[in-house]
Amino acid sequence: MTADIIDGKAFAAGLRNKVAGHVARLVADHGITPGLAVVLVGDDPASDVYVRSKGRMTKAAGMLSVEHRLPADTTQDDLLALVARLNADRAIHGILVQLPLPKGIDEARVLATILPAKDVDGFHISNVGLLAVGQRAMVPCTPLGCILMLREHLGDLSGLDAVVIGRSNIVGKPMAQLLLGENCTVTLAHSRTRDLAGVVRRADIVVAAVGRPCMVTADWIKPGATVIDVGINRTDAGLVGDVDFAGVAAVAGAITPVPGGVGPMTIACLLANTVTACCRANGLPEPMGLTL
Ligand SMILES: NC(=O)C1=CN([C@@H]2O[C@H](COP(=O)(O)OP(=O)(O)OC[C@H]3O[C@@H](n4cnc5c(N)ncnc54)[C@H](OP(=O)(O)O)[C@@H]3O)[C@@H](O)[C@H]2O)C=CC1
Ligand SMILES: Nc1nc(=O)c2c([nH]1)NC[C@@H]1CN(c3ccc(C(=O)N[C@@H](CCC(=O)O)C(=O)O)cc3)C=[N+]21
Repeated sequence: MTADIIDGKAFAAGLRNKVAGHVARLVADHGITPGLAVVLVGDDPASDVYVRSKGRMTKAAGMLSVEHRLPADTTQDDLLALVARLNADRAIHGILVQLPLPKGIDEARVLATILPAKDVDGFHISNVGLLAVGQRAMVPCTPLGCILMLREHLGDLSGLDAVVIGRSNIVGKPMAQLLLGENCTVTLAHSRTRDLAGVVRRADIVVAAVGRPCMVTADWIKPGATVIDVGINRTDAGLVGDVDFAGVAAVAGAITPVPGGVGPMTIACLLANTVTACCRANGLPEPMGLTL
């Protein structure tokens, strides 16, 4: 069997196109331009790449893109003051503070300071809590992108066995919540999971979000399973995911590539969340229907 390749890049381009259409209508009918502010502290080269590409795509969708680049030695108070200014800025509908933050800055404190209504990452505890009780407000972009691809590929996910590897607040945990919301039977695996290979072998859906190159191999995969590779690992062989793509593609029913899978969907969902936040802020109907 050779797996279908789930083309996240193409899917994301379609989503950004829809976003651009909604933005054009907001501008034409209401004179409102959705605005996204991205804050990057320090000069991590990988973060720099994401922030640039977010800015480029935000502008390409017709939205306002504002970048704040702060030096690595920025104090927590200065960062909190910037977030407070963005909270109060009526031209800004979405705020993203790029993670990880330099040591010495309390990440939880910063995330808690972003207004939940502008929290397009979905990391504020009120958005996390709403997701947990099934009242989805702002849904984290990476898991949202994964769900959209899964629905597109599989249709109804009800009753499927899903295994998520990795339990971070930004990917694994919200991914598990969303899969549960889709009526999957969800297992959340992590570094202390016993017999990870055996657990993964039961899954109809595997989501790998670990950060270990090519960890998931073909012998872990039930034939025909759908495999979503969230991992982004820079190696001598280039950018690779957490899944051994060539091996797993011979067994799985469908698989997302790296690059060109989850990554582009994450950015497209960020733009969609910003449009949603903008519509809510202005009492307008939500065109995207993408916060699930
Ligand atoms: N494509 C995209 O848009 C995005 C990609 N990423 C990528 O996804 C990956 C994960 O990111 P993130 O969630 O932030 O990572 P974290 O480092 O925060 O979390 C990694 C998780 O993997 C688990 N883990 C580590 N080693 C093992 C192991 N040997 N077996 C099983 N589980 C293990 C950890 O378990 P424990 O909790 O027990 O320590 C932890 O829960 C990274 O490669 C990152 O670059 C991240 C965000 C967006
Ligand atoms: N507050 C916050 N929100 C985030 O959403 C967030 C973050 N911090 N910190 C870092 C991670 C990582 N992340 C990615 C986004 C896009 C690609 C992406 O577009 N990847 C391309 C390749 C890009 C390349 O070549 O490096 C692809 O997979 O095809 C990857 C990773 C968002 N994150």
